[in-house]
Amino acid sequence: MPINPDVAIGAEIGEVSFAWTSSDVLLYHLALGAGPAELRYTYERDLVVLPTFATVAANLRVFEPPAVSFPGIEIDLAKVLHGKQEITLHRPIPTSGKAVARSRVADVFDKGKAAVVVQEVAVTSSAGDPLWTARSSIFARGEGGFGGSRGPSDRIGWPSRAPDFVFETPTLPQQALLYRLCGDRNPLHADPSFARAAGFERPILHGLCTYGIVARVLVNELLDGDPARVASFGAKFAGVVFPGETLRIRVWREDGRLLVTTSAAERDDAPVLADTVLVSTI
Ligand SMILES: CCCCCCC[C@@H](O)CC(=O)SCCNC(=O)CCNC(=O)[C@H](O)C(C)(C)COP(=O)(O)OP(=O)(O)OC[C@H]1O[C@@H](n2cnc3c(N)ncnc32)[C@H](O)[C@@H]1OP(=O)(O)O
Repeated sequence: MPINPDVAIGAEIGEVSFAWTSSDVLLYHLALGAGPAELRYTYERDLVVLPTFATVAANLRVFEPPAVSFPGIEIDLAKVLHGKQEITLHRPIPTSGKAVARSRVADVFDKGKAAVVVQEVAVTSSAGDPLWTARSSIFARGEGGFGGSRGPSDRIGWPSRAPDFVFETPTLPQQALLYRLCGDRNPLHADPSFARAAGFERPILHGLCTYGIVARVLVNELLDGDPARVASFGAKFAGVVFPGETLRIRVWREDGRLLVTTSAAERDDAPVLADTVLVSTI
């Protein structure tokens, strides 16, 4: 059986020690499209680190496609899409460092036509200080029906008024080819025949690249360019992005939070990120 919830739920995935340098941070920011107007992301003097670096830091030296293989879970990579991502920052991410990530399978949901696998990771510095925690869901098409719980069907209440801000930001045709150098070598983002076999007309952008680009725009436009103000950032991947498309980002300020939706401007505003919430410290 590809998914055995009794074995999978709560299973420890293990501990990984990792390190990063300012070159990794610069590469990550370039892979999110940062350029000469954002030297605090792209030049080592006064370098700051976007909080979404948390989603790549442990995988920077990974050169193989990811395997969806955990205790009680074996899933073909071609069936997998990133479903949701959330990070909580316990302190600003330093420009270089060493850390330890401890991961577990937090939950597995049976959506009938699909399975949703929720992973949690807690990252501490080598000195033992908490750096960040993250929660990610993968959506595995065709892997439901194993008899597990359907799980929550939560949706965040959204303001009905027009957005307070709308930003547009381009992605590059080579965005996914650049972003994969940050550690996610899933062929879905590079290989046209793999993408077609997975049901897409061409390679799609990494969900975490879109997520990072949106965080970059929000920090630049609404948090005075200060990534240290991000306390948490979560989003649901609602639809694919094809590299080269323009992201349209709509933002509502609500109860001290930024509520955000993102769509693909050239495809009739097709939703790409939903339920996106950024909580800032001030
Ligand atoms: C360990 C190694 C891991 C490797 C990971 C690999 C990482 C990367 O390389 C892979 C990627 O980056 S893929 C790119 C980013 N992701 C995407 O583009 C996905 C975009 N989303 C979609 O296509 C659809 O929303 C789709 C297909 C996700 C869902 O659409 P539908 O099939 O139409 O679903 P729907 O009928 O609306 O809902 C069915 C039930 O599923 C829940 N759900 C929906 N979207 C979800 C999502 N994004 N995440 C989690 N759960 C989701 C719904 O709530 C519903 O459940 P219920 O009926 O109980 O409410």
